[in-house]
Amino acid sequence: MKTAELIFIPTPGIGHLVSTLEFAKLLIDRDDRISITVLVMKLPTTPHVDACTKSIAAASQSRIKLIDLPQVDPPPLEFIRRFPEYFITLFVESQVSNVRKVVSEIIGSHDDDDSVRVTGLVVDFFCVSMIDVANELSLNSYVYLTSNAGFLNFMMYLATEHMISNGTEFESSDSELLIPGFVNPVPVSVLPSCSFNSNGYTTLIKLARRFKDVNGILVNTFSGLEPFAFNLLSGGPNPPVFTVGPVVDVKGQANLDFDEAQSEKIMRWLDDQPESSVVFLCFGSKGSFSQPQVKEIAIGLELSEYNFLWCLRVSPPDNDVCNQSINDDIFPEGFLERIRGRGMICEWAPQVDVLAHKAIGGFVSHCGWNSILESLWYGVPIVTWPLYAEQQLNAFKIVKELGLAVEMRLDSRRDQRDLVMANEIAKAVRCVMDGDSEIKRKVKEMAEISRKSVMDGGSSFISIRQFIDLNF
Ligand SMILES: O=c1ccn([C@@H]2O[C@H](COP(=O)(O)OP(=O)(O)O[C@H]3O[C@H](CO)[C@@H](O)[C@H](O)[C@H]3O)[C@@H](O)[C@H]2O)c(=O)[nH]1
Repeated sequence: MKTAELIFIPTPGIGHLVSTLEFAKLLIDRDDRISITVLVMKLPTTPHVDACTKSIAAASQSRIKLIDLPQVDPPPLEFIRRFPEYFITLFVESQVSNVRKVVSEIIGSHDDDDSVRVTGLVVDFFCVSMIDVANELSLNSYVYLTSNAGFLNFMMYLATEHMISNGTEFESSDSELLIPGFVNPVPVSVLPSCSFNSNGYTTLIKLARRFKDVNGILVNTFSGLEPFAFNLLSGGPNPPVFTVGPVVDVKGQANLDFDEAQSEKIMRWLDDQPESSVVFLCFGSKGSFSQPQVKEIAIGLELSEYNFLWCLRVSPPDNDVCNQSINDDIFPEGFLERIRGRGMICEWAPQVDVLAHKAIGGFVSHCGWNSILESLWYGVPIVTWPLYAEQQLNAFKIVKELGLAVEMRLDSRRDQRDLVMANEIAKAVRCVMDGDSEIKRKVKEMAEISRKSVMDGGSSFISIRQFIDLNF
């Protein structure tokens, strides 16, 4: 049997890693002629990479192999907070020569065996500098985009319009842009946060312009969710776009090494709550709030009168882990007493299992794309509270373009003094939890469409087959 080997290069952050590995797993499950080698990059700030990659490889019956790339000195760590996209692309670029060496060795290892052919590199969108390695070694290259088609539309827009006009970074203004692939004019205020500083903006342009150099773009979305955005991307001068989602780790195979006892406690607590009675608040792998904001959330939750599960990180963590303990004095006086029995606060929750639980009625989310897909999969409506990266654009998409979420915030204001006040939070929570609504109905409908997309004959199922066929 002729087999094809794909080499995956994920970015080490949780929001990218879990999705990319889950996609790798999905490919080998779909076709036993495919094997995958994952080149693993590690940063001091991403301690969960090992647990995550090893758990996925273990579940693959050795059809997913892992190769650790040599450790390199990371760029100055102070860039992480101020210019995360710049930091990560510098780090990835410093790994290009290692990747060239490792990929050449993998190809060489099959010299005496023509049943196996290395067919291509599948790189995270922060890793597009690795496309050069694919070209040098006559391999195909593909981008795996952990975000959505709307974000891809924005990147394509940047690569053309802004390259042509030799644009500089956006001003945070009230103006709007006509971005192909969006039904509505897009307020500048919802563009990815890095669009507003020159380091971040230059990084985005640099990434965006490489998208046209690949043989295909695999996007973790489904055409039923973003038909308008997707139609615009298919055909034309762009590389072929494959919608392959939702890629969601519903079986929880990516072990992230978090506290299992805590997870069990959360799930037991949810078991005791009435159906659709709990609002879940969770802000991805890095979302955190200032102490004054924590107080406003606490008061807002009390005012809403709903039960809640609140995943809370207080000061910005220096890395992907949320290992600070929460001190009681960050909450309003007597808060913990008053909410006993009706609220639970934790630092990390098994989000997919939580969203799947019948007790959950709504989700206050930072709008990371994985969180949105997970929430839609289980038909849980979202309240939008974007914080950084492209989350604002995602929030705009699900509120304004798709009518699938309750708007609390669409843009993220990084000024610590600009708080979301308790009454706004209480109002949004009531809105997502109270009775039946058009949004709830649409979200349930989208849950079905999302599941059908990956079932035999569904749009993403077909698209994945088309991608696999390119390798034979
Ligand atoms: O307490 C927690 C917090 C997070 N998660 C999981 O961690 C992942 C988080 O992914 P996501 O919701 O996409 O958020 P980020 O970690 O913030 O993801 C980054 O990557 C995403 C995909 O590119 C982008 O959309 C985001 O803006 C970017 O911040 C999800 O699978 C969650 O289920 C948990 O299980 N428990």
